[in-house]
Amino acid sequence: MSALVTTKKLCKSYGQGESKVEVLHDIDLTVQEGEFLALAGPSGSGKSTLLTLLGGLNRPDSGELIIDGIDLYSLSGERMADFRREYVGFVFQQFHLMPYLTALENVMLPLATTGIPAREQRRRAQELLQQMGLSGRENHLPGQLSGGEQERVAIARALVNKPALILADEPTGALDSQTGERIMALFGELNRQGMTIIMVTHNPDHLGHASRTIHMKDGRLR
Ligand SMILES: Nc1ncnc2c1ncn2[C@@H]1O[C@H](COP(=O)(O)OP(=O)(O)OP(=O)(O)O)[C@@H](O)[C@H]1O
Repeated sequence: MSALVTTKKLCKSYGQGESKVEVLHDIDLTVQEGEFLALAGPSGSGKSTLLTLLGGLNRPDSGELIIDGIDLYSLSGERMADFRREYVGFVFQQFHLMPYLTALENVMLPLATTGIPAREQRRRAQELLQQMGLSGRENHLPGQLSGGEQERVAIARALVNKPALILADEPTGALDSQTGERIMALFGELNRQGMTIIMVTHNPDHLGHASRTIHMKDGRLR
């Protein structure tokens, strides 16, 4: 295994002057290719902030992030957006599906700017929806789907670009426990297929699906 993600002394604060809050302190983290890493820890410990930094959705005050040999924060905003599209799939607690697009159209969205022919985009999205157990739901709008189905559409959308890395922030937080467990089993399966996953979770029951758990407290890894 080789390192896919390496951070060196990542520091992040929000605000300025007296209202400045130091959120992350000197985060040194290495995630190997093929790992399924869970980030656990109390509310406010900096888990989501770290995840946004790892995905290049946010920039640190100082420190480095190397993904697949690329020094991410040395890139311009535009190159970083290209990098995100190519390397990272995000899954959030609130799904963030476009309400007026069908399940199929939502999954195809990340491919819109890739130059891949429309027919191939559609084929890939259909195949993923099928793998997620959503055959027959392609033309449903998000509002016509259950929470678990919406989450699976969001996961299919995150996977459609074949990213090297999946970043998931409380992916089961809005789901009932049975559906959440099914989504976790799905993540486990994706990981066994070789996907590297970093997941923030509050749920101790889900840590067993990960190959490693790191606990955060007060902006530090413990
Ligand atoms: N945009 C922001 N502006 C100011 N402070 C922020 C911002 N985002 C997060 N914070 C603060 O940073 C700290 C860490 O927040 P973060 O969301 O990373 O923690 P978390 O461990 O993911 O928490 P939770 O489990 O509750 O989601 C908190 O004190 C939060 O209030």
